[in-house]
Amino acid sequence: MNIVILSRKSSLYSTRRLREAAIERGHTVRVVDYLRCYMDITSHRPRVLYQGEELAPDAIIPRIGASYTFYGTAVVRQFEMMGVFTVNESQAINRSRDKLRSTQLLARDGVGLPVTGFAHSTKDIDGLIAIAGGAPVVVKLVEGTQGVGVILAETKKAAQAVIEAFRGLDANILVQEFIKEAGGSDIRCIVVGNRVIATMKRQAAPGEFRSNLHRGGYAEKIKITPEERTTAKRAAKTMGLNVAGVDILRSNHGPVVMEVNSSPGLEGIEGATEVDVAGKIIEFIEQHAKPGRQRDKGKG
Ligand SMILES: Nc1ncnc2c1ncn2[C@@H]1O[C@H](COP(=O)(O)OP(=O)(O)OP(=O)(O)O)[C@@H](O)[C@H]1O
Ligand SMILES: [Mg+2]
Ligand SMILES: [Mg+2]
Repeated sequence: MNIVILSRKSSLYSTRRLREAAIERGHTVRVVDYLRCYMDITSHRPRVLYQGEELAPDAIIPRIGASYTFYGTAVVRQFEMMGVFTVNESQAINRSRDKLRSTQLLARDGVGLPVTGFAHSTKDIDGLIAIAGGAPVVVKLVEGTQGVGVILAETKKAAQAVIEAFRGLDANILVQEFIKEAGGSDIRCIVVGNRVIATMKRQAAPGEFRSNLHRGGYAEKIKITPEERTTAKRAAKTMGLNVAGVDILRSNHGPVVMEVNSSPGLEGIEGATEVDVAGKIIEFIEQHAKPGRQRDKGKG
């Protein structure tokens, strides 16, 4: 099969591993910087061009960075218009980048979540804090990543001040129940298709409640419960993601989903679990892409 990996840099660990895994399985693979893709969008024959050349792969693997969601998903959507199989669809990627929208959809489908509130006006701060069960609460930027804009407010006063400051900057924030019993750890589940293929526990650095590896957390392999497995699969399905990194906290009201990532990093999880995650993603493509069907228009 002819596979294109949409990624800014071929030297990134995840990109490198996906490329290797595709080659190992006998595919033709190419890493393409999606910011350098341009498109013929109105013609009867939609096209994506890269350095003057038309791209017509059988499948794409989108690895769209959070800061380039708008353009990156436009490129993915264009491939969908051409009928090219994509590991994750543009709509699902967009959905996953918005914590508010994701939380609403997950709640509708009965996925366990930390109690979460959202408001526009600073006049409603007290009501908002009350929804989250009072201090301590976690205040979160709707579009944050790598733990930036995730703040633990220990007291009501601190929560009020943080919320006011963010709203003063016109930032959209969620206010969430603090899952103290998680003890600064969370569980990353990698879902591919309808299966959880790898799971790791991430523990925050001492004195830190955010378990992100970028913030000095460490990872180890972990076994999850059947309930956690069901939660991870359901979350990925609700988001419409074929490949997802589902982050779960162990709360005293059961597993709760923190967020669902559409381009989960492979380095931490492959290192901690020794599972060939990249290989599983390529296998998924082999099972689901239909080569030579480029002219059927996708759902987009
Ligand atoms: N309500 C909460 N209770 C306890 N811990 C929390 C809560 N919300 C977030 N955390 C901790 O903070 C970390 C970062 O939060 P979150 O994943 O929501 O932010 P992010 O910036 O989107 O991170 P990512 O880089 O994973 O996308 C979580 O992995 C978790 O360890
Ligand atoms: Mg995130
Ligand atoms: Mg996270």
